[in-house]
Amino acid sequence: MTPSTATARAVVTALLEAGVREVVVAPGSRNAPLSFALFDAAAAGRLRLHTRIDERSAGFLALGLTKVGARAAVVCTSGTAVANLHPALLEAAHAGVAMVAVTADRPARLRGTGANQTTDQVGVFGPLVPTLDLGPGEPVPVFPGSVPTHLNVRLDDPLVPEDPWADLPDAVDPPREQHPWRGRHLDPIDPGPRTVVVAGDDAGPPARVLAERAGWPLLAEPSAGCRTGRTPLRTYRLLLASSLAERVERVVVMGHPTLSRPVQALLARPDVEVLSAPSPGVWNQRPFAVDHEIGWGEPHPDQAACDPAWLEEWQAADRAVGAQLDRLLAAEPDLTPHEVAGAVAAAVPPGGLLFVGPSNPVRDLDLMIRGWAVGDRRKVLANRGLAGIDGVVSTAVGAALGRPHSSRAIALVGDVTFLHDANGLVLGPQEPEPDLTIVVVNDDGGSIFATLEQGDPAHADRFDRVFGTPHHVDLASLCAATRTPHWRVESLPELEQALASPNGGLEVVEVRVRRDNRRDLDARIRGLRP
Ligand SMILES: Cc1ncc(C[n+]2csc(CCOP(=O)(O)OP(=O)(O)O)c2C)c(N)n1
Ligand SMILES: C=C(O[C@H]1C=C[C@H](C(=O)CCC(=O)O)[C@@H](C(=O)O)[C@@H]1O)C(=O)O
Ligand SMILES: [Mg+2]
Repeated sequence: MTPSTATARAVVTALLEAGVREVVVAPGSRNAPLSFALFDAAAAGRLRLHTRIDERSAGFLALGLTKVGARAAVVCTSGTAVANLHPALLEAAHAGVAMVAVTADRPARLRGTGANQTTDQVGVFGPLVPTLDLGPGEPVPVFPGSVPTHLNVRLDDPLVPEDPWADLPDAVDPPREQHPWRGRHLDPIDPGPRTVVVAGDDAGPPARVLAERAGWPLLAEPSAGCRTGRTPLRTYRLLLASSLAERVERVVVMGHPTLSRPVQALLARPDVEVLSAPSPGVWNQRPFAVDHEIGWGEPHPDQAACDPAWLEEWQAADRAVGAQLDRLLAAEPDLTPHEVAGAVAAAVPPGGLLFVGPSNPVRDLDLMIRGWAVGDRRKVLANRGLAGIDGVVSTAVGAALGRPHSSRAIALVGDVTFLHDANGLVLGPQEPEPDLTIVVVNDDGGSIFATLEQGDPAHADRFDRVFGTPHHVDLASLCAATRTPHWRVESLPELEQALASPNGGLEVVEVRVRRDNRRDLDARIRGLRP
C-alpha cells in the first residue's frame, strides 16, 4: 500500500470514528487518495458521498448537513480550492457547528516553492479555525466534537491506490453530538423584576421552558429553536418601541441574537439588568454589558413564576399589533414579502424543516410566525453565525438531505442571496437530491438597504448602483440551466398552491415583489403601536 493511500484510509477511519457519515468531495488530483478511500467507504455503506464542483458550495453543504445532526466533512484539493471553504468554516466557527474540512496538500519539501497548486494551507483559516497538519505515517488527530476542524493532509505521489480498500473498519454507531443545552435547563432565577427572555439563534427549548415556568414574555428569533407555545410574541420587535418596553427591568438572553436593533437597544439599556446564558460559537462574549452569567443546571421544575399580569399585558399588546399588521398588509395593493413569509410559515407542517436566508426574509418571517405548538418538531434554521448571504442554497440543501424524516422542507431566501449561491443548484446525476422547495422572494436586488440609513431619499441618486444592485436575472432561465423545476407565482393563492404541491425533489418557487416601496412599507410597520 502506498504511503498516501495508507494516510487517506487512516483519515477516513478517523472520520468514521468521529461520527462523520456524510462526506462532500470536490474533485481534484492531490486529494485523489482521499477520494478513492471515500468512494470505497461509501460503496461499503460506511458513509454517504456527495460531490460538488464548487468548493464554496461544498463547504456550505457540509455545514447544512452538520447543522441538522448529520455530521459532515468536506474534502478538496490544494491551492485556491482550500480558500473556498473559508466562508462555511467561519460561519461554522461563529455558530458552533462541528463540521470537518479535510484539505489535501503538497508534501513538505515543496512548501515555500513555486510548485504547482502549492500555497501555505497551514493556518489558512486563521485562528478561529486552527489547522491540524498531518504528514505521511503520522497518527491522525482526534477531531474535537463541538467546533469546526481543519485537517490538512500532506500527500505525495503515487496518489492513486493499487487496489480497492477491502479491509474497511467495522461500522460503529456515531457519537451523537450533544448540544450544550440538550436535556438541561438554567438554574432557577428569582422571578422578582419585570423580565423578558430574549432568544437568539440556537437558544433552544430551555428558553421556552424558562419563559413558560417564570411567566415571562419570550422574544424569540425564528431560528431560536423555541418559537413555540404560549410565551413567544409575534410582534416583539414592534412592541419594543411601545411603553411596555420602558417597563422592562431585566432581560435573560440566550442563544445568539442578531436580528433586530430594538433588541440590541434593549440589551444595551443601562437601566436593564442582563442575565446571560452561554452563547454558541467561538466568540461567545456578549457585545453588551452582562450583569450576571447564568449557567446550565439540571432540570429544575421549581422555577418560580412571576405575576401573570406581566405576560398577559404583552400578549394583549401582541394581539393588537398583530391584528393591525394583518390589516395593513391586506390593504396593500400588491403581494408583500411579509405575506410571502407568512404563507411559507403556514406551510411548514409538524415535523417540517424551514431554512431561512438573511436580510429581509428572516426579518419578515420574524413578524409572521404564528403560534406553533410545542412538540410539533418544526425546525427553523439559518446561518446566523455571521448572517452571510453566501452558501445559503447549499446549506439549505444540506439541512434537507441531513434531516430525511422532515415532513416538508422549505427554504425562504431573497433573490441576491439565491444568486450568490446559484451553484448550489448544480446537482450531478448521481447525487442524492433533497426534497426541498426553495421560495425566492425576488425584488430584483437587496431591499434591506432601503430600510437602513443608506435608504434615505437623500442618497437616492446613488442607492441602486451600490446598494440595491438590481440584476434583472431571469431566474427561470437560471433554473433551466441546472434542470431545476421553477414556478413563478404572482399571487398569494398561487403561492399557497405551489407550497401545497411539492414535486418531491429540488424545486424553486419564485415570487416577484416590489422593492421600490420597501422603505415606506417598513416605516409604516415599525410605526404600529398597541
Ligand atoms: C457574503 C455576504 N455579502 C454581502 C452581505 C451584505 N448583505 C446583506 S443583505 C444583502 C442583500 C440581500 O439581498 P436579498 O437576498 O435579495 O434580500 P433582500 O434584502 O432583498 O430581502 C447583502 C448584500 C452579506 N451579509 N454577506
Ligand atoms: C446588510 C447588512 O446587514 C445589515 C442588515 C440589517 C441590520 C439591521 O440594522 C437590521 C435593523 C433591524 O432589523 O432592526 C444591520 C445591522 O445589524 O446594523 C446589518 O448590518 C450588512 O452588509 O451587514
Ligand atoms: Mg432582494
